[in-house]
Amino acid sequence: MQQTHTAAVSDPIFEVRDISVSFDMDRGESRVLDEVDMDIERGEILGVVGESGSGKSMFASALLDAVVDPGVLTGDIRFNPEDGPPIDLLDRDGVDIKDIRWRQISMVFQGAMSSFNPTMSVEDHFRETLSVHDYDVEEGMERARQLLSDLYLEADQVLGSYPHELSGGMSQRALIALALVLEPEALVMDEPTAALDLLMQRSIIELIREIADERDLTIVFITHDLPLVANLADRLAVLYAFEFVEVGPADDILTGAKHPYTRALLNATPNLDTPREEMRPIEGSAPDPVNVPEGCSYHPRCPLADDTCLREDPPLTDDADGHAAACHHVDRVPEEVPLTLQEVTIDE
Ligand SMILES: Nc1ncnc2c1ncn2[C@@H]1O[C@H](COP(=O)(O)OP(=O)(O)OP(=O)(O)O)[C@@H](O)[C@H]1O
Repeated sequence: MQQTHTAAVSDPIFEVRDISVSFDMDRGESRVLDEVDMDIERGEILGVVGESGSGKSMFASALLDAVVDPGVLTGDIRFNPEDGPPIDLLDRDGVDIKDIRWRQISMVFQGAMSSFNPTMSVEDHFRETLSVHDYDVEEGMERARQLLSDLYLEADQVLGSYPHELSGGMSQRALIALALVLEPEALVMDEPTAALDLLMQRSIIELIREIADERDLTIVFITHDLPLVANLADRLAVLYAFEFVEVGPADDILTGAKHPYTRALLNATPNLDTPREEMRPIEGSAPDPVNVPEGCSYHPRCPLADDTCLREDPPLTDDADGHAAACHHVDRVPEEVPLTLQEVTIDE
């Protein structure tokens, strides 16, 4: 199990403990999230980053107990609402997760088009969501208009449209408004801007920041695009091979990453304003979930790997500032894996 790192979290809205997701494959058990712990602070934006196939979507789905069949999710996730008692999200006998989704924890996926029903107007989506959850529909529609205009959309025009009549950026913003119309406390966003051009991505990121600040919303923002999330997140959590290998305040990670993998990710990014197209790939390949290397799973790609790394899985060890890294050689990393990033721009 990973070590719990709580120094940066004083009021956790999520307490994730020992969660795993596995698929039973012909080739063997495929464990695509491996005994993961994570505390998420109320009101923070947590950026979860990692390469394709590292388990990011599995972590997002786990937070809503929405891992698709035949994946098996185990462990504990405690959700602490602002008012009311804690909820054990994975207690399938005691908790109706459908009641919690949308109302308390909402989600936005990549590609709004597949989330909207093409035969319904945008307004119908809002009305249906409100009425299915027993909300006052007219009051909710007022909130919908406000949310749409906060997202710089012309509310009446968007509500009167069918999804295919909206551009990609408009429909993605409409989906964010829909995810927020029941006033959830937490929003899980899985690559919410991936299909959009860079300019639209940036503008949506700024809107997400504004909305989060205004509404005291907790956001878990999942992406493979480190530059995109760098200026948005309060904390970053880096996934490698189905485990978190580094977690900490975003500024600390961007300027002083402790894990060789995070440093490789940063070095693949010439500067944090560089479009994704210009990012260089990291050498080596991501592990196959059926054959994750023994010891530290990053050792086949790591310049510091030695016998200990081949044998022992390093714990995620916290410092006093809540910056944790899972590496046997944290002390040697700054010198031996230098950061080549030209310029780190951190918005205040
Ligand atoms: N239905 C499934 N059956 C078996 N394995 C699966 C299934 N769905 C996903 N996986 C595997 O789970 C692992 C983690 O997938 P996940 O979608 O969480 O990765 P990700 O980091 O979100 O990647 P991406 O950025 O490409 O979406 C991958 O190795 C993937 O092949």
